[in-house]
Amino acid sequence: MGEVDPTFIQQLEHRPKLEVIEAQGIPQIDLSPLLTSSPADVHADLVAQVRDACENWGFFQVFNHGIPVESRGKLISAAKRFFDQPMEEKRKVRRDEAHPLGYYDTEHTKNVRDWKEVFDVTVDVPTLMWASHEPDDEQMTEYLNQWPHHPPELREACEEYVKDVEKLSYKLLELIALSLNLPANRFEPFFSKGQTSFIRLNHYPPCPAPDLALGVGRHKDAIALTILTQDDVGGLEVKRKTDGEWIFVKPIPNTFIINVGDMIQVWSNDKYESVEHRVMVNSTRERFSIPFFLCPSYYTMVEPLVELTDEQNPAKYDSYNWGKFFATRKRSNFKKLDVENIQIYHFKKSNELKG
Ligand SMILES: O=C(O)CCC(=O)C(=O)O
Ligand SMILES: [Fe+2]
Repeated sequence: MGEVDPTFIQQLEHRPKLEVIEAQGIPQIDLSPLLTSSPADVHADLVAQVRDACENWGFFQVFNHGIPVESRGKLISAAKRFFDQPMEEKRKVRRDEAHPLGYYDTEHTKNVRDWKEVFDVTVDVPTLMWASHEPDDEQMTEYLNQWPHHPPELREACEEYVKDVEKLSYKLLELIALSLNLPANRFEPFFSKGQTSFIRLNHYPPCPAPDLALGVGRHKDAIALTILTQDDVGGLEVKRKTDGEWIFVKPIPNTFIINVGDMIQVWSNDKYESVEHRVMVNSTRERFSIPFFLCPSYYTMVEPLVELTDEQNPAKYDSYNWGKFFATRKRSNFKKLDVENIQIYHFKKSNELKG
């Protein structure tokens, strides 16, 4: 494979740099106090570390998180066996409008194709969602997972991993609530009656033109919180808030990478920002990563929390419905609309600077 299809080629200003800047600064947080007590009882120091990381980076890494290393290892091996199969096998569980979960290899980020293939798995089965993006259409649909015959262990590996990571995600959400001076359980009602969280198995094959293409183009995660595990290859870059420089996130064994998503940005009324990131590819080694996207129930109205707004700091966003937002995103994936995807800044109040 020498030539790269033009649909993968990034515009000049978005191409990866050749020199890599390593992220000395992305905070590393020790979660061991959580192993013995709940977030509400933990030391203020842990909450302060989370606050600093959310304010300054929007990203942090956690260790001593309590998730057995085997659970991730098993899932990455199963993912490798799945993606190693011929395309005709993978296409049997291909995602389409009727089955929005499963295998997919033509995702576009900002209208440029990503050098990756993915397999999406929903957490709650079935997951309740709006059937359409139309604001007045109240029809519902149920998302179910599509499991391949091969490898047979993929389903169990996913289910086991999800159970562990889901627990971790709620603990982190409690810490984030405390760091905003809110009660630990402040976000719970958005998730307790039918979350729409999902995991994605990402496979980035070696790319003959890593200077022109990206595994995932620059983007922010639209969800509440992302808990990411990656193998030892590396490729994730985070846009540093202080100077806009792309910073390489060096893989550290047995840690998770956490990032604040767009919904936390809105709930916190911009106190915490969802930060842009992207994925570089390379010409020799394939890479695997697995994000867990924590998402609330489909009917959740997302808006700045009243406790975090007042006359001096009025709400910066109009409220939006999470399920309709999600359905609009899905629609633009399937229809490959040649316009920008729906974004939270479309809901910025008109007296706020957009963008
Ligand atoms: O592969 C990675 O490191 C990150 C992937 C990512 O940002 C995403 O899937 O949203
Ligand atoms: Fe992402």
